[in-house]
Amino acid sequence: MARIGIIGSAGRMGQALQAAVTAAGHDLAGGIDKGGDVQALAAASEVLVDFSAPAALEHNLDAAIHAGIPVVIGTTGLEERHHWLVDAAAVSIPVLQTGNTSLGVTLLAHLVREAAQRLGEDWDIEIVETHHRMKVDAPSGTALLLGEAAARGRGVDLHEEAVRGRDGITGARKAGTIGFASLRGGSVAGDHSVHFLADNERLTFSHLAENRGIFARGAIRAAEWIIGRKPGRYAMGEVLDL
Ligand SMILES: NC(=O)C1=CN([C@@H]2O[C@H](COP(=O)(O)OP(=O)(O)OC[C@H]3O[C@@H](n4cnc5c(N)ncnc54)[C@H](OP(=O)(O)O)[C@@H]3O)[C@@H](O)[C@H]2O)C=CC1
Ligand SMILES: O=C(O)C1=N[C@H](C(=O)O)C[C@H](O)C1
Repeated sequence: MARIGIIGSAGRMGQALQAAVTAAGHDLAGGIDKGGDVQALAAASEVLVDFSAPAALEHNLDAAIHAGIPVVIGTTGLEERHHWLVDAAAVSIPVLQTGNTSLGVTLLAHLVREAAQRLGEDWDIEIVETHHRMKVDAPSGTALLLGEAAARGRGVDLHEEAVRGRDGITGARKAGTIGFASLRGGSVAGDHSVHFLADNERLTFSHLAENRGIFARGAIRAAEWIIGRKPGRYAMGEVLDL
């Protein structure tokens, strides 16, 4: 049994997490939202799970470092500077950051990396994601994670190859790029498709999330796994032994 503190506890994911913590037989150390005392929450917790907002990341990491406890970060919309903060925190404490905590997407990322490695550059890669109307960031953290997997498979840098949306006279598709498209509407929990498109054939990998329970259960698994680890930056693949 672990004492789990939730950052963003009243949000959509925070509520799903509270249910998952109880269902898994863990103790809810507490939960905070904007304006809450993250230092006090960290002091009462064995592990923090953060599904809040990028603006909260630095304080949350500082609180975890101060308390000497691990943290699982599921917040998306992170920029390069946030990833530097995660890297810096991981020198002192165990940190797991991921755009998607579900088993299905974690496996999908492995399959996409493998496919990108085996299929040559004459297979264009396009990633399409659909989310509920309240989502504030695009492309989704998962789409970027899948793009990163594809880029790694190809041995290229995603920052150099990503095309994040198209509009107007864009010109023909540039070879080797990885495209992203985002749809927003309704109550969709999170759909992702990675399309590999060649001349006369197409291969598509898709993951459809039917509710937030899958993310919450994955985050609890990550929280259980990270307690007692040495400082470092970890990913979901390690939790699921993939
Ligand atoms: N990695 C994964 O598997 C998944 C990641 N996510 C990501 O998790 C995040 C949250 O998603 P969702 O629950 O739908 O969003 P919500 O907007 O429903 O919830 C966000 C919560 O975070 C709180 N919050 C905002 N700023 C702070 C702060 N500075 N300190 C503490 N709490 C804060 C909000 O409080 P208040 O209302 O008071 O502002 C709110 O309760 C998003 O980035 C989303 O993309 C979502 C699902 C799965
Ligand atoms: O905001 C969401 O809802 C989700 N966010 C994550 C993302 O950005 O990929 C994970 C999931 O798709 C739901």
